[in-house]
Amino acid sequence: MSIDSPFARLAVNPAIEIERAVSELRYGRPVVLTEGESAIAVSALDALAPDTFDQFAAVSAQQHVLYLTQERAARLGLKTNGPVCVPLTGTGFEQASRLAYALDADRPSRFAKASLLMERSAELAITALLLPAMVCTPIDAKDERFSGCISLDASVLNGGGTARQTFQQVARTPVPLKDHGMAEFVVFRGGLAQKDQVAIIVGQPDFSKPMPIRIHSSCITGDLYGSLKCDCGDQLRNGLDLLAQAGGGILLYLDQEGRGTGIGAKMRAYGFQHRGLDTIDADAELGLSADHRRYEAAVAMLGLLGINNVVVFTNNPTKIAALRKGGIGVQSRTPVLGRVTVENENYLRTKTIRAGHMLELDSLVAAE
Ligand SMILES: Nc1nc2c(ncn2[C@@H]2O[C@H](COP(=O)(O)OP(=O)(O)OP(=O)(O)O)[C@@H](O)[C@H]2O)c(=O)[nH]1
Ligand SMILES: [Zn+2]
Repeated sequence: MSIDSPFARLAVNPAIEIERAVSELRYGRPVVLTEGESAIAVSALDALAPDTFDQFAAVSAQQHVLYLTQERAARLGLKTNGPVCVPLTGTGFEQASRLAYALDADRPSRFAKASLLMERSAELAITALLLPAMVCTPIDAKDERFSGCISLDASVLNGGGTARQTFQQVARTPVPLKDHGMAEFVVFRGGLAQKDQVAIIVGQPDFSKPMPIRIHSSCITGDLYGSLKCDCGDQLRNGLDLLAQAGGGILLYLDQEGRGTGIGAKMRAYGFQHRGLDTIDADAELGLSADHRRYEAAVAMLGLLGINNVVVFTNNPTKIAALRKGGIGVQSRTPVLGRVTVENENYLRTKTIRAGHMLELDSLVAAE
């Protein structure tokens, strides 16, 4: 007897399909990506171990390749203006991993332009907080070798756009803060592969006026443990102070550790920074761009709080552009400064020179 379950239709929701694929990748299982007649089976190297890597190689009959982003290809010295794929025939797990992430890896002698499907699979890995080095093999649509693996039409990934903007409020509760009196914590759920995120309302802001806001990306090392490698902890506390001084405002604390790459990637990048690379080059060694953050959550949270005009506390022009793109009016900007230390000076300099943040670093250093 067939049962007409109301849950059956959930399977056609792109967000659920993407979240399932993200989960499969994180657990080291291949995902099949299709587009028209083309299909690839793909695993994220970051989530594989020697045995699962060898299994993929055997099932692919050694016809597998390693997808590398343009950033990684450039660090390897490959002359290309896009992502590449390198044949993996006969290559072991350790060697493939060196090619994907090691600081002093040899330049591969053979490579080709990567396909669009491979590029899409790397987007999926970033959503999964995995490094975008993908083990891929072309397959036939009727190929049984990867049966049992999740299959995703690449067009479903476009459907993720709506999910990234879809949030709901799940709680709104007063919390007394040591330095700022009674605040309100408003929790939002939604997006793609995101933890629940929090807006913190400090003071008694006037909702009829442009709202003072700070958008803060989570930084476990700086916010919680006082790491001297960045200015995040100081900015978090100074940001709350500034909002309180403005008569009240809202801090959006976003699930964007490591500029959207996750704590694992961030700590791997720190390893490279200890060997002399700046933040952007360290991320590029891992195949990452300078910034993977997205701001749909911030726009949606503001919308749900009934806010469409803001005064924003930031030095980061991308945050302002993202708010405006999302239909939020930005009336003005106020800088938020942290302490300049011996340990974070290079981090701040890179932000200013290479990422275009609006910091007058030399005057800050002189003032210390
Ligand atoms: N990948 C990477 N991320 C880092 C590093 N240091 C800090 N971060 C992350 O950078 C982000 C900093 O975010 P924010 O405090 O919002 O700062 P911002 O983008 O500089 O903008 P404003 O502070 O608003 O001017 C957080 O996600 C940190 O986890 C690093 O060395 N590598
Ligand atoms: Zn930080």
